[in-house]
Amino acid sequence: MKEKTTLIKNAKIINEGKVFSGDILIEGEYIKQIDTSISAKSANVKIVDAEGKYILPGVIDDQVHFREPGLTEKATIETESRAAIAGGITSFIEMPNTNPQTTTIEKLEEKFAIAAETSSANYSFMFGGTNDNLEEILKVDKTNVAGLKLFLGSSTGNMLVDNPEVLEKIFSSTDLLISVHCEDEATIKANFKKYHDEYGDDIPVKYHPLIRSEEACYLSSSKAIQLAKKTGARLHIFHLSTGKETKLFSNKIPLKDKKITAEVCIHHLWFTDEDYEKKGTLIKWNPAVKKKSDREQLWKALLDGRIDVIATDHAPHTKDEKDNIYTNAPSGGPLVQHALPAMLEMHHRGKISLEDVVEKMCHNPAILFQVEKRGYIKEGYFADLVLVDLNNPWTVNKDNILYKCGWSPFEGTTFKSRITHTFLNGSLVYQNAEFKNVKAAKRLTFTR
Ligand SMILES: NC(=O)N[C@@H](CC(=O)O)C(=O)O
Repeated sequence: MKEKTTLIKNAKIINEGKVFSGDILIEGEYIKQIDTSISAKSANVKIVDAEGKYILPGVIDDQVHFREPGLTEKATIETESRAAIAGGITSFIEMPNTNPQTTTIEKLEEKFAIAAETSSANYSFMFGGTNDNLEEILKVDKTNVAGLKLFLGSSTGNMLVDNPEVLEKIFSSTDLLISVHCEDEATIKANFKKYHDEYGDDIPVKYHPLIRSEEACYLSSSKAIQLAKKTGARLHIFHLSTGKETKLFSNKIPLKDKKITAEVCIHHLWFTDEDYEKKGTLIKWNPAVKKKSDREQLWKALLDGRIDVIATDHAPHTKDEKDNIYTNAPSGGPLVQHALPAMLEMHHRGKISLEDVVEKMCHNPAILFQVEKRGYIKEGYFADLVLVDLNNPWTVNKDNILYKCGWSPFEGTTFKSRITHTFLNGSLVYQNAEFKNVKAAKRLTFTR
């Protein structure tokens, strides 16, 4: 059978630090040709006119919680991967704090099976480390998973790794890329007690960043870095939230050679502690959204290369769960549908260039995780492509939110940019707010 062929005409292509006009020919699952002008060689070629639009590689989100198995009242791989596609995220790496936790090969394979059946976006997973599954960790093949996730601070799912000997053993013996959630547990506990003694369970949410404090983040990130340096482990620190932590990272080494890398998330680049008053527990995240000065330093570190990637930490909870007093409201919120529009909004506000959005959300996750043939608009690469209209404003509201939980911290926000088309492995899977009925998603592969 002849391969399906699509020709995208007149797009402004954002790739590898450049924006240029051109056409892209897709044959089967791959990008066949990129040129200033390509003409269709047969009547069977489907033409997509991208005049006036920008095209970028599909976003690779290195940290999402899609809640399956076991927490499906919050979200499923099926619902959230569709929201991701509508948000221009074509590949995701999902976290192990599900129920059961992804801490054995058997549980990991169960997740791969669910994703193979139901995911609309390309997928991989993090294996979960605990205080007592080192043997299982050592059985994991690094070409099969994105990496190993360790919670060095407690959060949703009770996966805290707090045994220092075990931690050192894991760091010194696994060849998996280790991704860590860094917040020092003892510091958090002491801070919590102080506020709890004063307010009981109903602590004002604005104290969240003082409980989950700068010091808690810095202490834990510093310790993880020390351990990585001592053991030679490959360490990736998730969701930096403080200016102080940014000083721990270097921009002197090319990303592909770095042993220690860092991520920042959408919420830490968008919100500040001034937003707690209006948004309350809806913006309660671990680590907490902190001060304006932290946000500014995170932006600076992102743009000067100390922070390597932007991700979402998409972590949905039901609205009922979130509508609770501080102590009972879980941390986390949904983001995959709005992450790229939010960063494009930051572009409109002069915070970041389009080239840098693409570098931090598409190229760098691909380099960092050694994702095979994705993250770039390149001949021979998978055709994961996103078309955006930079001047087509829309407002986030209940009618257009696709998350299973049905709410967003961005509700009421108007974004100037709209994702009009998403191509996944060569298939047009989303166009003008409609999903096409194609099963195109694939398991991510890695060149390790
Ligand atoms: N980020 C969050 O606030 N919550 C995450 C867990 C985590 O990554 O801490 C969740 O799974 O709910």
